[in-house]
Amino acid sequence: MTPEGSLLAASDLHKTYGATPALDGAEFSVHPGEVVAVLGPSGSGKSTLLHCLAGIIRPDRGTVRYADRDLTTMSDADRSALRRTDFGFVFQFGQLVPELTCLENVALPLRLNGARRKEAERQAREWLERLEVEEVHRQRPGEVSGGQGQRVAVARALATRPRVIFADEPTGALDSLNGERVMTLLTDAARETRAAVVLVTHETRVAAYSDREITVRDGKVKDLLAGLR
Ligand SMILES: Nc1ncnc2c1ncn2[C@@H]1O[C@H](COP(=O)(O)OP(=O)(O)OP(=O)(O)O)[C@@H](O)[C@H]1O
Repeated sequence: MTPEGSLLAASDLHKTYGATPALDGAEFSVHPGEVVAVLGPSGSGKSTLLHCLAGIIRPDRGTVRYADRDLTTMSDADRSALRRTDFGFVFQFGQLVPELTCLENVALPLRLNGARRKEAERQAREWLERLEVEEVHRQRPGEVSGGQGQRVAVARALATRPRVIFADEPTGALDSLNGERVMTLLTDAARETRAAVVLVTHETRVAAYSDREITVRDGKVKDLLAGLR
């Protein structure tokens, strides 16, 4: 059953890679505007959980419900379309398109969703301003610092106003000052737009920006507050 009022919820997720079990009955849910940190030791299944929740991989068993749809039974094409319109992604290394300027990188998802170039670039510029990196709009990702590049990546993830943002170690490649600034900008923008955030991290300092923490261990999820609700 989907927990009351949740936007994205997974139940009894199982995923095995060959003989390696990655998820073993994992449960998860997040509400609109809520930031959930996913903690746990290396290899415990955090990224696999995130990829199942985002419809990037299909679990062997279990369900992932987003709004009123079941991601596990949707076609690959429908899941790709949903990722483009409703989900945003931030990874450890920004994964910006190196040939495009920073402005074009942020405008890209808007263009893919049908916006005209001028309008996409106007909105992209606003997001760059908001993430405090307006000055790099003409530069290519290879010409900016790690912290600037990651802010551009966050701007790109937020530009389509996604309902869920998936962030996998978004500050992993940054020094602590830049990491904290990126987390503040990301979580403030998400709360303001009522986007849910699924934040995979191994740093408690980063998890401190969340509303709730869960821990993945051996492919199972432990919700630290479950007993208190
Ligand atoms: N594509 C894959 N092929 C084979 N095994 C995989 C694959 N992806 C993950 N695994 C295995 O599944 C288990 C869970 O991996 P996962 O990446 O989800 O863990 P994690 O908690 O995100 O780890 P880390 O913190 O190191 O990134 C590990 O044993 C890993 O080796």
